[in-house]
Amino acid sequence: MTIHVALGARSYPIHIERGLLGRAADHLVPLARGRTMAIVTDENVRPHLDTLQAALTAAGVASEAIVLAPGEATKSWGQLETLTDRLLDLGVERNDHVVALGGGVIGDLVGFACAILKRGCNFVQVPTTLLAQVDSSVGGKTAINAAAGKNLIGAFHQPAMVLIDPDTLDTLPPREARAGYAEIVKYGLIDDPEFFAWCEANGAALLAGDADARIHAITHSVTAKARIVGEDEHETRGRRALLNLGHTFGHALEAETGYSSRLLHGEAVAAGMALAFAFSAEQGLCAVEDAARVAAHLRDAGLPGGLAAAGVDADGETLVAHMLHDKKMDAGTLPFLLARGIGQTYLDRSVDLGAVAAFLNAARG
Ligand SMILES: NC(=O)c1ccc[n+]([C@@H]2O[C@H](COP(=O)([O-])OP(=O)(O)OC[C@H]3O[C@@H](n4cnc5c(N)ncnc54)[C@H](O)[C@@H]3O)[C@@H](O)[C@H]2O)c1
Ligand SMILES: O=C(O)C(=O)C[C@@H](O)[C@H](O)[C@H](O)COP(=O)(O)O
Ligand SMILES: [Zn+2]
Repeated sequence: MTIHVALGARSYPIHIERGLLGRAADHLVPLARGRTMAIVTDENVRPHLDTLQAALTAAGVASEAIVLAPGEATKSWGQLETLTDRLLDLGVERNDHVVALGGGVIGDLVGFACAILKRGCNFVQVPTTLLAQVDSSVGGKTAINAAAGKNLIGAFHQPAMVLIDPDTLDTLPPREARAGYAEIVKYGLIDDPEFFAWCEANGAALLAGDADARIHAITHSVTAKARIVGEDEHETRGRRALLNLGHTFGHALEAETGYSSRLLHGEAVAAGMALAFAFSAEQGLCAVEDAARVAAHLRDAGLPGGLAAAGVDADGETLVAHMLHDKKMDAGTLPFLLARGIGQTYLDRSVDLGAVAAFLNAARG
């Protein structure tokens, strides 16, 4: 199955197919143009690197692997410098295609490196986590983290192609799969209540590795993301911001836990979405029952359904201070993703940050 991201000259295909990694050369040989391909990955992805390199070798394409340390800390200035130096050593040219093989950390870092290397070279996303297959490999948001906050240094730089092999998820640790699942649930909560109901009915099977459920969730998520990105590539029209549901809270939680493995991005987003719904309910915008249903489903999926479950014990004022670095800040105000119900997320420009801090203090329990 192939889904297209329609962005004029920057349009690209997303190929989704079981076993695709072993057949990736079918798509990559034309992009290699007889040159050595650089593949950037992390240590945990080595088995899939072997599969990809064997496929390229069999097709007569030479490749060089750059293997980085796993984890959120890799989205840093230091690793960006290491990576760009290695790519320059390899002689990567603007018309070459660098392959990002891994999760969202590799995709975001490699994408940003390619956005700035020689003022921009091509890259291909080959996502190997559930989160990257349903979200981060599509849409061209690339970034590293700064001391002040999450993804604050980055660029919009679209990949030339996305190759999704759901079978690579067979080696993914269950906790990482659950974290990716949070971004799947997000699409239902934004504007698709039927898909949220599908998640309630099929989430457990998906997380248990059911192949049909996986393909359905990946295809549905990527189709939704491709549509939204096609409508609002640079997040200037109020559409793409919807993909940020749960992220203003979530990024504050990640900052508070130091971008450590204590709280994964998807876990922070899960807690953030539960908080966005709970705050919406507290403000009388959405039914209390809807907020409870969201939190219950996240908890059933093994994700944090609130502040305490996320293991964060900061006061509301501290968390709001992190939020002031949010990239949605506009003339000193912070537009918030709130909800009128499940599948009815909207951007609210009138949220009082004092009320958010008070809500968070109460949510500490
Ligand atoms: N650009 C975007 O639109 C976007 C969207 C969502 C999230 N993100 C970013 O993505 C990052 C999170 O991505 P993630 O959840 O993929 O984390 P990740 O890249 O850290 O991967 C999670 C873990 O799984 C390991 N791994 C990857 N593939 C594996 C496999 N097939 N088998 C076994 N282990 C494997 C990795 O080594 C890592 O330890 C965050 O930095 C977040 O900000 C970006
Ligand atoms: O693609 C988008 O747009 C998103 O917001 C997807 C998010 O899941 C992702 O975490 C993104 O990196 C957050 O964007 P940011 O602009 O808040 O850093
Ligand atoms: Zn996210």
